[in-house]
Amino acid sequence: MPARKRFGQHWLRSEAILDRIVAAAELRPSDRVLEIGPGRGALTQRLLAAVDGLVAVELDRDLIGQLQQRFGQAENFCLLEGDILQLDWTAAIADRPRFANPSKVVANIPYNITGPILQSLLGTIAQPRRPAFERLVLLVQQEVADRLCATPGQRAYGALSVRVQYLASCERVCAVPPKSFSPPPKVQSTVICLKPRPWPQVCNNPGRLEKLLNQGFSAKRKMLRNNLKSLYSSEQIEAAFAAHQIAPEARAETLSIDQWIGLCTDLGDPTDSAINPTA
Ligand SMILES: C[S@@+](CC[C@H](N)C(=O)[O-])C[C@H]1O[C@@H](n2cnc3c(N)ncnc32)[C@H](O)[C@@H]1O
Repeated sequence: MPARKRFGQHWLRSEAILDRIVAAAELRPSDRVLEIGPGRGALTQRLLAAVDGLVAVELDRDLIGQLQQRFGQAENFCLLEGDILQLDWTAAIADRPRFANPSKVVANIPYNITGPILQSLLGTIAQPRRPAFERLVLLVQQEVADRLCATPGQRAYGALSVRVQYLASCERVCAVPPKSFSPPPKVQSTVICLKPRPWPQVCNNPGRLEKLLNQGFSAKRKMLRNNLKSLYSSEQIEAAFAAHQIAPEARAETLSIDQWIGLCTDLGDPTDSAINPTA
């Protein structure tokens, strides 16, 4: 059956890359793992050999029969048909203890829905996913990996870097050239390892931090203080910048997560009187 573009299907055929993905997951025999998009089962086969329970969610109905035929006899395999973004897969396995609450995600995901998948696996700053996964080993587009792993001031560093790095550490595992897939994608790829941060909250007001980030990154390449002017007075911004060693002309793309958290605490909630003191 030919690969379907609309499902982002690119079958991984490099044994070496499959080995790197599995090694990065540091699987233990007692692990329960979630795989998104098992496809024709190249990764699935390796995962099944290494863990106690594997839940695989596949959207393409035509692959379900093949996967069931190939792995259906394995007691540690649970295949769910559906869209990972729509299906309540936790509810679907809640009464199957062998599969419930997987602690790791290992997947070669469809690139066209990377953002929503990350959000569903990590949650948001205001609402992190709990319990958090122990680690996520994902094959993503290189450009996305660059953004997820970037540090302040690097070209790729932006709102996505801050949002994800607030929730998880992110490391590159290896580069994956197009020839490692069939059919080859048009882009370079990278295996990454995300480790969600177990601490409950470091920011005392995550909802406000979300708003601050939205506003701070609203106009790209502009000075941050200009982006924040609609929320805070110049005096408030100057004082908070000084307290966190942020240069007056700094852009949002140069602030560390700690500086964002510091700003969020110091600036407090925006008030009309702060923006327009005579009102
Ligand atoms: C890049 S392929 C990876 C296939 C296989 N894991 C491999 O490495 O060869 C992405 C897989 O995700 C499946 N898929 C696409 N959208 C999906 C969704 N919303 N939910 C679950 N699976 C999806 C595709 O059908 C395909 O099997």
